[in-house]
Amino acid sequence: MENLCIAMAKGRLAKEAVKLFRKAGYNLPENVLKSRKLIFEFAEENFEIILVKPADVPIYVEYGTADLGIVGKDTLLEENRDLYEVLDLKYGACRFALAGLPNRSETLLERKVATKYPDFTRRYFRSRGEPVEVIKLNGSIELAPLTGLADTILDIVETGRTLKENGLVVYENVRELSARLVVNKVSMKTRQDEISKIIESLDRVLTEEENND
Ligand SMILES: Nc1ncnc2c1ncn2[C@@H]1O[C@H](COP(=O)(O)OP(=O)(O)OP(=O)(O)O)[C@@H](O)[C@H]1O
Ligand SMILES: O=P(O)(O)OC[C@H]1O[C@H](OP(=O)(O)OP(=O)(O)O)[C@H](O)[C@@H]1O
Repeated sequence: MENLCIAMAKGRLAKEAVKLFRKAGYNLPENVLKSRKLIFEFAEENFEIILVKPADVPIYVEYGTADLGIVGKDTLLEENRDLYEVLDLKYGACRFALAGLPNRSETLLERKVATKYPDFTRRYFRSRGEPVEVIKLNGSIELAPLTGLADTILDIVETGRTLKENGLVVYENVRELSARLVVNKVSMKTRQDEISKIIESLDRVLTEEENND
């Protein structure tokens, strides 16, 4: 049978993902992430891992090119794709927050909100019935209130260090985030046994870790 394909977000979340699979008994070499290769086959386990940009993970999984994916909840909320989210992997913990300069103006008729997550931001403010103009940026979001591009940002906060070092404050915590395991809807039916085996083995590691805390 064809290998099961797992799309892993490159970057910040990848190291923990590899660690998790190793703990779950899958024989991934520790140095997987040191090479420039993008596809890794694990013949014994009958699966392969592809390394993709975080925002592309939900796309590969929705189309079924990848059967499973590992990606941050922030990316899932922004991409809003048709797939199953089956496990909270707990690592990559951070949050979405609204932030800006101290002394937030309450009298603005329409806020300008800069973010890397424009779709989520629009939905968030729409659900609150607040009119905002959303400005999509690709990084260094904290610059927006400092330069006057926007009055508010919706961004990831982990330690709070970036906000602090730029003189910004949290206006509001929006929601908690962490890495998730996602599954293609068709694969969940057609390759249920193999996928359940992976979910169960990862879940076992997570439960063990929780019990050790
Ligand atoms: N402090 C943090 N800042 C940003 N992302 C974090 C942080 N802590 C955990 N994460 C998680 O890591 C993911 C981002 O990983 P990474 O920084 O490698 O990608 P990226 O730089 O956003 O993507 P791209 O390479 O496409 O720009 C986020 O989607 C989030 O789930
Ligand atoms: O609360 P902290 O621990 O400081 O982490 C949060 C910061 O990290 C991320 O930026 P990233 O490093 O991904 O850089 P970017 O500006 O290129 O998105 C995020 O966008 C915040 O700026």
